[in-house]
Amino acid sequence: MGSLFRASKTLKIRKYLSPLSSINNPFDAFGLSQRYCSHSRQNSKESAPIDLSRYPIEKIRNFSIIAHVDHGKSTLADRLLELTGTIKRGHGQPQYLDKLQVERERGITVKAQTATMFHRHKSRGCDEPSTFLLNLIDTPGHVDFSYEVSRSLAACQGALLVVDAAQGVQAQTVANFYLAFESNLTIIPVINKIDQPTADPDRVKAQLKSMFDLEPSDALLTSAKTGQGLEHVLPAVIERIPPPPGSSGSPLRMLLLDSYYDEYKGVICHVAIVDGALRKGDKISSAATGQAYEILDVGIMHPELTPTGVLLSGQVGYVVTGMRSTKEARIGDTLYHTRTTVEPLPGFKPAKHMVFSGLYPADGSDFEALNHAIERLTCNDASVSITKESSTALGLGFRCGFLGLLHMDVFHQRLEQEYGAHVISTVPTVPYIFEYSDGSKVEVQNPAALPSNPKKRVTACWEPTVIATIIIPSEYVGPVITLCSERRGQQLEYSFIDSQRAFMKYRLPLREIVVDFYNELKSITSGYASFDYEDSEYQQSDLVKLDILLNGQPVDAMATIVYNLKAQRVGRELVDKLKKFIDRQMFEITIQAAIGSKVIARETISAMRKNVLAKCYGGDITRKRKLLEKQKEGKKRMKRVGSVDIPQEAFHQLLKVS
Ligand SMILES: Nc1nc2c(ncn2[C@@H]2O[C@H](COP(=O)(O)OP(=O)(O)OP(=O)(O)O)[C@@H](O)[C@H]2O)c(=O)[nH]1
Repeated sequence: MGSLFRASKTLKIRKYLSPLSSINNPFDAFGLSQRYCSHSRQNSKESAPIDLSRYPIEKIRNFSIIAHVDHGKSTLADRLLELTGTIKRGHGQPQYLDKLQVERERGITVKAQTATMFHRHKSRGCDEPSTFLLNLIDTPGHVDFSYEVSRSLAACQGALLVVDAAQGVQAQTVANFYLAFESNLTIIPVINKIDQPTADPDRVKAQLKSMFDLEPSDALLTSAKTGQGLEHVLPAVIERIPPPPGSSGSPLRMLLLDSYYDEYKGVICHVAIVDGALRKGDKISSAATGQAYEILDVGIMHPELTPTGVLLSGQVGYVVTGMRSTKEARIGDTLYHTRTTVEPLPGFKPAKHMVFSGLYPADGSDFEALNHAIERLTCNDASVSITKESSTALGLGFRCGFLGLLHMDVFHQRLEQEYGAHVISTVPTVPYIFEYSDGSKVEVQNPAALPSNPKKRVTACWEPTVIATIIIPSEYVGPVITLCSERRGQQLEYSFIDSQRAFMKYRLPLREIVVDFYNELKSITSGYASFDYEDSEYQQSDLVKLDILLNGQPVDAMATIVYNLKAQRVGRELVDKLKKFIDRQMFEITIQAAIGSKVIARETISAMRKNVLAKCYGGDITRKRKLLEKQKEGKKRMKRVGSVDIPQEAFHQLLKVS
């Protein structure tokens, strides 16, 4: 089975493996690859399996690469893997060739990648160099996937904090720094892209000192593109990052980091061995479910699955246990030897769903096909929540919870591109809390679930907020403050990173940023703003349910919950958008936005008789047939509410109204 994340993982790893010999290898110029490759040559396919007992805990380093989006994490990871001979040299720049369409189009990484490498290093005070086992975890940069970052960090003792030498510290640099700092990781600042003409490493060093108290002399200067400075990265990892804690003599405790489904092997779990040792054939149990399994295969990602028969304390690798579904593999679970008693590890906070949306088949009869596609796609993505729901307008469908809007978009795109599913998604909503007159409180993930006249029963409502970090060149401060106040933001902090860049923190209602905030922010700052957010508490708010009615009939899938003072504007925008995208039909259509029984906006589409065959003048029967087919295909994508046909595009357009 494939899935959003599984496939990206496979392709990312294929990316590591694909030799494109025509590309220049930056390391050849420095002779680095010859000097630093250590183990992999010895462990080519023909050689004996890797003997992990040669790597006691003091010879292991687990580290992550964290950065703002596009500062060069994946490129640096590739280079380190090349440098250690873990992947073939010279596969070079066209890294998007092997990626999924969705990743190519968006140029993003959505899933943390793990790879084990081996590196020879002469430690201070030692006469002879020795080989170290290094586990590198590359992480996604986009804010929606910071859950992935925090999970990856749980298996690490250190992190390379990569900062673009020209762009300097950005919003996700700040967010990722604090994730690593709070996890007590050793942080090695890496100022990357020093080959760029606009690079200003000294300015970035000063920013790192003023914002994070990182010593300028500790920063490594690199270009993942030209190879400059890369020879200092792995020695710094070995010298500065401590080996993992844990004891090989204690009973086994391993942390389940991630899982995905492989068609041939079944569920593959990524694990970190915190204590003890694990061998093929061992019987293990899950602390979360109590379920017992046998270890059918165990090994490391080097960077493909490489069986080793054993994993020892401090090591990160994979296990195959015969689990039939990834639902059995609870991320953050502690696995231990059956018949031993251990204290479960702290695990992770469950993924928090920030945005909910309904997903419906564009053609109602396709429910089973959509069900199948969603099942396959979610098989490996523990971060999407799915429950079945039904709508009067759209029939049977699903309510899905996502980590953010990008996560939602990627999911839709994958459903369409990979499973050919045509879906209609409803306006994204955030989880509001409503209190009713009987004192009960409910979390509302679907606006349609609220009674249309909420004032009658609702006594109070709360909405989720986020703490947003925004970094911008100083000249854009004014427009950004205006945008944030329009979005009901409350300024918490305003300072300057250096003479050119301002740093702001705002509390904003989540509802205000899920739709179009980032695009707007980019557009008013000519693309220079960087933005990140973390979820915060709920705040009491004045919210109302806004209904959309077509010819007097409410369309449940178009209902939305809005801030009362904005209801008038949102209602007007929704009605205008619908007027634009609903075709004229053989009768007049009225479109209304209403709060309870009060209509706040209204438009009419006048009647028109549309006859597709009228376009055919002669008796060309094939042309007639083609047109009829096209019309039928178009109809399939329509939803009928009462007698009104609504094209899919109308639903898509509603997503953009904030
Ligand atoms: N000039 C220059 N470009 C670089 C360097 N390192 C990376 N790049 C380019 O910067 C762009 C982003 O690099 P990635 O490695 O994909 O960045 P990332 O941080 O992994 O991005 P996400 O995974 O999407 O968060 C790519 O076009 C790289 O080729 C460098 O040292 N110098």
